[in-house]
Amino acid sequence: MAYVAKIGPSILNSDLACLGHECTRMLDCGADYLHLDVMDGHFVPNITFGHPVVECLRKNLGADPFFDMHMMVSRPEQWVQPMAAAGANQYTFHLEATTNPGNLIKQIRESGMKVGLAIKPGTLVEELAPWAGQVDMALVMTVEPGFGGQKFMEDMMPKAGANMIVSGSAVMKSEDPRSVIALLRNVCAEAIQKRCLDR
Ligand SMILES: O=C(CO)[C@H](O)[C@H](O)COP(=O)(O)O
Repeated sequence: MAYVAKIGPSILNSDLACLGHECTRMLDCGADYLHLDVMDGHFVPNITFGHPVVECLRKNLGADPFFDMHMMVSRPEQWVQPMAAAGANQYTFHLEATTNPGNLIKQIRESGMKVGLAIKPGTLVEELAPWAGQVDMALVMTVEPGFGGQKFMEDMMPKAGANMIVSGSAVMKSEDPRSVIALLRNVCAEAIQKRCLDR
């Protein structure tokens, strides 16, 4: 049995003036997917980019790379169709940002994207449970959403095991991103294996 962890670099702390190049650099260094942070200045005190940039990235990078859109926005319902049309593969919204997660999950599925469900550090992991059977990925945040390069909140570790890892600055700012990605993948795969064998 293979124990696999996927690594998705966050582009937040990359050179955003060269975003296409930065994404290609990560994929060439072994990234399994790209974690694209969308911020609207309301849900978080920061602004990044929206679906027009995603459309350009899709044209630039081709059909293959998997785009996971981390939607740190206050009205996630609003951007489902535009993100699907722009070429996003997965739409990860925040549980805290909607009053009707079930409806939003349905909307995302109907648009043809996979569904990700994120929680902020202050949200109990138990709140994910009712939706666990309906989503493709749960994102347990280990920093407050809004900025890259923050200190990792170790007290989030008991919340979940993980088989998809988002890392931004550590990968992007490394002189050897390939080794960092490989290290993250190996450490996580070993931890998953140990956890499975301990059960
Ligand atoms: O969601 C995010 C911030 O809201 C980032 O994607 C996440 O923090 C990863 O970046 P870094 O490793 O630089 O902290």
